Amino acid sequence: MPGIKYEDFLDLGYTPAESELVCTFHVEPAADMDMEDAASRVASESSNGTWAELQVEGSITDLSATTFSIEGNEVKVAYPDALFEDGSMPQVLSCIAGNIMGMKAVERIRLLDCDWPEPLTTSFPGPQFGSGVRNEIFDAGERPITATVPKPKVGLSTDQHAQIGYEAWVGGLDLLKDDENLTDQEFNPFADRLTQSLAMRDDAQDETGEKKSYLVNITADTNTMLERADMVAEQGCEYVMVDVITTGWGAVQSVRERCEELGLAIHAHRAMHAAFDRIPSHGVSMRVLAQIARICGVDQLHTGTADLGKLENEDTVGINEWLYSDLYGMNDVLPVASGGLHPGLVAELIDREGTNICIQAGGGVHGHPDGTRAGAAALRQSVDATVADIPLEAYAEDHPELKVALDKWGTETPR
Ligand SMILES: O=C(O)[C@H](O)COP(=O)(O)O
Ligand SMILES: [Mg+2]
Repeated sequence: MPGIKYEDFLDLGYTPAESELVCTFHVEPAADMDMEDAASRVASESSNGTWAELQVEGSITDLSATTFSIEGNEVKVAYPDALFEDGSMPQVLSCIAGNIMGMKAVERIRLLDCDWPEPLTTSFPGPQFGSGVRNEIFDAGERPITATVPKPKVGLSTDQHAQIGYEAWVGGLDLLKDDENLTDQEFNPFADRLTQSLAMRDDAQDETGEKKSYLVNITADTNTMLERADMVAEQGCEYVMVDVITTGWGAVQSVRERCEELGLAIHAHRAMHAAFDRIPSHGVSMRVLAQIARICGVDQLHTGTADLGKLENEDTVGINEWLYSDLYGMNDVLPVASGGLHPGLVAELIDREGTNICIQAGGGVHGHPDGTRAGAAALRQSVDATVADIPLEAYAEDHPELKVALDKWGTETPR
């Protein structure tokens, strides 16, 4: 009997069913291959085909993906729901971003976008709080929430780190954030940092009358992360932070499950995303990584600074819009703008991204000439001014911390 071959995965007259996952790829075929061949191999290798014509008894085509559109280098592939294990992001990615990324049939391939169908999407929990953190955890009203990461990113002792947190909270910021590579090193052990920072947090809350919280980085192997999440909840913190790309999505899913029991929100740092998304013609777009993060259930996610900060960013505004969009009733995600921000950039940032965000600055707070407390005050003042529709320069006239920050950094993008 005839076997299943890669050409069977191409049908340009096909209309995907509503239950199918539709993926859009940028495909550059190998030099010796035409586009239709390459595009059908993408559908084949990412579902249930391989390079050889298979001589297998019975039909397995009900699990096959179909390339149904080719426009220039843009290829659309539909995947049947039965191909996927419900609630397993690693399995989904082993299909749609697996072997095909290294297949010799393509010179370059990038997963650009996904159209997530209801059955697969709702087999995941999604965020527990999403952008609701702004008013469920804090009382931020219409303003963005604010955060700072102590710098240097590693090397501060526990005492120094907690003291910087205190200065930042009292200066006016909502959140202290660990840096992505600070976890449980000898110079600043996790358990001590958690306890001391929360003690400082309590003092800062008493002094300011405002709610404060701490994004403590629990990143590690999965079991250790779960133990750390338990400690965080026991000690009365509201959040855990996870480096979601370096830990992997299976681990994120386990943390999400535990955080449901513990009532903790998840702050997702995206360190290493650029290994997937920086080369525009290859890899997995940040847009898709953000979709995965929402579906797996993080509450806050770094999505860039709409080109205002120090890091290369891909379509922050479009990604944020997707994170807020309707998705079968699933909660949204609060976008975090971070990487090279300072008070002088806040008005333009809010103009580009809106107020339903978290604004995070490290160097732009601790590099303030008068220190962390003044830097925190300046960042908060820049937010308050912008939300009240007052130009930063005008607000700075009677807010000296903001004035000093504007004199130092102006409205320049750093490098
Ligand atoms: O983890 C982050 O988001 C960065 O460390 C931000 O640091 P920066 O504000 O100093 O660029
Ligand atoms: Mg960092």
